[in-house]
Amino acid sequence: NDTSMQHRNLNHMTREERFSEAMRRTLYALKVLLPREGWTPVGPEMKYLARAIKEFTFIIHAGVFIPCIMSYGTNEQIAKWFPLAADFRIIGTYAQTELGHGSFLRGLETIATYDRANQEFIINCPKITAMKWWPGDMGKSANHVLLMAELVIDGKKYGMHGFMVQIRDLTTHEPLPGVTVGDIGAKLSFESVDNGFLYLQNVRIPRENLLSKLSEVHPDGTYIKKGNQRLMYGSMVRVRVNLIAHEIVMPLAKACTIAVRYSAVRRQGLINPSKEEVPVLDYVAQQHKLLPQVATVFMAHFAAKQLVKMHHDYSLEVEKGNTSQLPELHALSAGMKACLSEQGAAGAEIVRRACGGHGYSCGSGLPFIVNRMLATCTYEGENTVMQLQCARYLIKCADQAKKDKLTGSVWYLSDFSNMSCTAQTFGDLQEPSVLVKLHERRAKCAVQHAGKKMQNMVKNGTPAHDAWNMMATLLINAARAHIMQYVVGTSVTYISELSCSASLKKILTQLCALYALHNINSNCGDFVKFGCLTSAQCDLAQEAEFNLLKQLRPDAVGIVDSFDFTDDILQSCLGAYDGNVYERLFEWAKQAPMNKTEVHQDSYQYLQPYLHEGRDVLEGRGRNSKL
Ligand SMILES: CCCCCCCC/C=C\CCCCCCCCC/C=C/C(=O)SCCNC(=O)CCNC(=O)[C@H](O)C(C)(C)COP(=O)(O)OP(=O)(O)OC[C@H]1O[C@@H](n2cnc3c(N)ncnc32)[C@H](O)[C@@H]1OP(=O)(O)O
Ligand SMILES: Cc1cc2nc3c(=O)[nH]c(=O)nc-3n(C[C@H](O)[C@H](O)[C@H](O)COP(=O)(O)OP(=O)(O)OC[C@H]3O[C@@H](n4cnc5c(N)ncnc54)[C@H](O)[C@@H]3O)c2cc1C
Repeated sequence: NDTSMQHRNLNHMTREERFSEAMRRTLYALKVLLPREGWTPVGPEMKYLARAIKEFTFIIHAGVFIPCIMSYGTNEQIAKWFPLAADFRIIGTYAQTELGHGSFLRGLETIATYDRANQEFIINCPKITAMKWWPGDMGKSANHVLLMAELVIDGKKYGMHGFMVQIRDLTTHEPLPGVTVGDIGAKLSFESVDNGFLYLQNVRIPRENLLSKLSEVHPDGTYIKKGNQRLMYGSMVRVRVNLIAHEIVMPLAKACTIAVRYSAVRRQGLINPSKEEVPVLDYVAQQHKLLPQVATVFMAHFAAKQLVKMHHDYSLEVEKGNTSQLPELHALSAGMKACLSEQGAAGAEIVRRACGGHGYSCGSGLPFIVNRMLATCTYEGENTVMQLQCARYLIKCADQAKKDKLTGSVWYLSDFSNMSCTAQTFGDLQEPSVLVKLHERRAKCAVQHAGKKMQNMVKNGTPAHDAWNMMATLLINAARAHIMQYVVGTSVTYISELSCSASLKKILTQLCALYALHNINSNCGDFVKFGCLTSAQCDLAQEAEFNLLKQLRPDAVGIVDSFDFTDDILQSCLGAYDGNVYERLFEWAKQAPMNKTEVHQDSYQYLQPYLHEGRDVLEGRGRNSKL
């Protein structure tokens, strides 16, 4: 109810207005609301903030920079920088990606050279490709960066390390000497975020600014390694785990809410020629577009909860010095982020397109969501690179499964029981246990297939790295299959253990089966190729999916209402709770800056002469136009 928090009409703002508005709202939320009596950073208020986040800024500060201080800093460094960052007295970002490198971290070119005489690091971007490029909040907001740079001591390189670097004056906010910083310009989305560039030339920082939880440099330049160096990649694992809920599940849920509500209101065409126009949601084709995406919201949510729990348990183990779960967590988080962002971004576009012309209007709220979700396929690990990281782990596990009984998310790779499917009816294929088994078998076969192909190539004299490169598409498919079996398996388990009403459990079970069957029907080539299903059973799988669409149709609006988004959060003329689509669209359009005058003077100056000439022609005066 606080009007300071209510979204302005963002679509009618310039990029700079949106940047300023996001800054205003974010700081108001954090500096006024959160400290306010009764506002707690958990429960309904945090739930609201997480949903209102779409036009917040400082997300990298809060979601990456601060957690990195905790992950990479010593206790003294945490004690120094955490309070400043938590209270927004310093604003930071995570500066890793460069103009020339993002995925291949060993190729990063920014250098931090230790100056023993002064006990300082000298930071340099030796060439234009070394310039930091993309970090969020860096262009105009941040006054510090957590800079990821190659540590060099006496000419020897020690790999990527994290350094705290101040880039702007804390009073004037001007860039410090040696710092060239700015915004990288207009992007496909994230209009309110100042993703920036940062060119550092001979910037000096104290030795104490090397975040030293995992390694340190003594005053005399001695380098000490203190832990598993792969923990240096830990912040990326954490963000991949966290962003699934915030940047994939939440936006897809919003898009589905808008599209399903609109489809229940929009009447277009006839099914029975003797009846009246139908809501487009009555078309099975429309249900086939929308309802599997609604199911994806729930399944991704359940799987993400399991991954967050796994990351939490792993973090407790790391504190005890046990990093044994890191390889599996890295593979799973990389694979989940890649596969669910791929599915989510595609799903948001499917439901946008299902809203016809009004889905192309910014007044629907859908283009904003689609464009924002597209970024999830690139940031925090480009999807192809992440899927190959996941596949690398799966191939290793498949080799190990030949001699050991595996556990965890790859246990099925050492399951050699008979996994043939005996389904005779479409009802059999709606059974959760059958769907789980089918996904496990498909994943196991996909991993083994990719591995076998590479082994054969190597046996025939192809270098292993070339075999890997040539089979990359099969490896990516194996990663997708692994994640799909993980999502289906964890969701079935989660729903079975959920204490809720029978009617709710029935709906969730139907949604889970719909998600699994839609995945089978979208990838039936694999399921037949690997002998998981016969061609006849594939027909049953399609029948099973259509049957679920019919069963879920009556509850479609109720299901998306359960996501509980306010109209202010949705920012959609099509998805507002009252369903007054046309009145809202008209009011929204009238507010467009283009309509602040009846005649648009700027363009009229070009049009006017022709308008007069046209009148002359009509009245027989002026030159004979060929028109
Ligand atoms: C203010 C508002 C208030 C509201 C509150 C807000 C709070 C919000 C909270 C959370 C929200 C979160 C959502 C955030 C919004 C999104 C913002 C977007 C921000 C985007 C940031 C970025 O993009 S940061 C940059 C990301 N960049 C990358 O991910 C780079 C990807 N590349 C790599 O990771 C590496 O280059 C790669 C792994 C590909 C290769 O590395 P390399 O060293 O070459 O290793 P390789 O030889 O392949 O493998 C060696 C070995 O290492 C293992 N390994 C690799 N990576 C990891 C890892 N991460 N962890 C563990 N182990 C790893 C790998 O498996 C190999 O192991 P072996 O097989 O040899 O055993
Ligand atoms: C909205 C947004 C916000 C961002 N925020 C931040 C931030 O806050 N901090 C930060 O440090 N970075 C940030 N980034 C940068 C982001 O992390 C990188 O864009 C990402 O890691 C991809 O790297 P790249 O852009 O260099 O693409 P590249 O790695 O150059 O990839 C280009 C293409 O090559 C392919 N490719 C690359 N390597 C391989 C391989 N080994 N095998 C097969 N194909 C390959 C990729 O699949 C891709 O198709 C952000 C990016 C975006 C879009």
